[in-house]
Amino acid sequence: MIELENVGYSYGGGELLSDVSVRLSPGSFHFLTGPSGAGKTTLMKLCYGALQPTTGRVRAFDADMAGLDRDQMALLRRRVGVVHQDCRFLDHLPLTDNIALPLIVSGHDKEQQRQNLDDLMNWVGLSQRAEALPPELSGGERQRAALARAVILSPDVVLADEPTGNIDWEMSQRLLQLLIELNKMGKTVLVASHDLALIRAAKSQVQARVLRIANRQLHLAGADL
Ligand SMILES: Nc1ncnc2c1ncn2[C@@H]1O[C@H](COP(=O)(O)OP(=O)(O)OP(=O)(O)O)[C@@H](O)[C@H]1O
Repeated sequence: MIELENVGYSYGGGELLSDVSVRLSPGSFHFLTGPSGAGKTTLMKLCYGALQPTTGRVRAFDADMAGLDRDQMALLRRRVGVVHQDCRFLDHLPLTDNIALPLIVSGHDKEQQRQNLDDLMNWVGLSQRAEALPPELSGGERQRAALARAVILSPDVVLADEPTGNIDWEMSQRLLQLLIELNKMGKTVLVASHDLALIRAAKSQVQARVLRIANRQLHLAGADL
């Protein structure tokens, strides 16, 4: 589904990723871990075409991303839902409008928008918060809203960057359950996380592979995690 082949990524500060190869096959669940600054966000950006590799190639849905034109890239982006580390809401718009933005931008009609939105708000447990402004939300509510926005176009792949970064254990568990549910629906899921306790909790519930970035390279973590 998404495949990195011998990918390297360098910027002015030097080489961040070197010879990274990984395949996120359809329906798989992966965690991505590693120290702060190791390149987890960068690797995710390479997966959805926000960054281009310096060497190697990234394939998504059987196409080499380097060969995609703007329209093809826009289509690809719809198939990959991203939960950004900082959530990125428009603070002056109610939550429901923030979550609906991808639907509006992609031209879904009003009735379809309303139905999808109601279902999704219910699924993430935010129906009562539809009219709240983003700054009024708790950390856990923000993360669930960001997840709802990421999946509103029914993507095949969900990439979540530290989705439980600033929330307590109970709320992290709730978010994890949503990610597991998405995976059980057949979606490919990649979650970047520092939280080893969360990863261990997940591994008892879902078949997940744990990838670790260390010294610019990607390693498959063993059972000792
Ligand atoms: N194009 C770029 N220009 C400048 N710096 C970059 C660029 N790409 C990555 N970096 C730097 O590389 C490092 C890795 O960033 P990245 O956000 O991918 O790490 P991370 O593992 O997600 O970190 P964290 O766990 O703290 O979120 C950071 O220090 C970042 O500033």
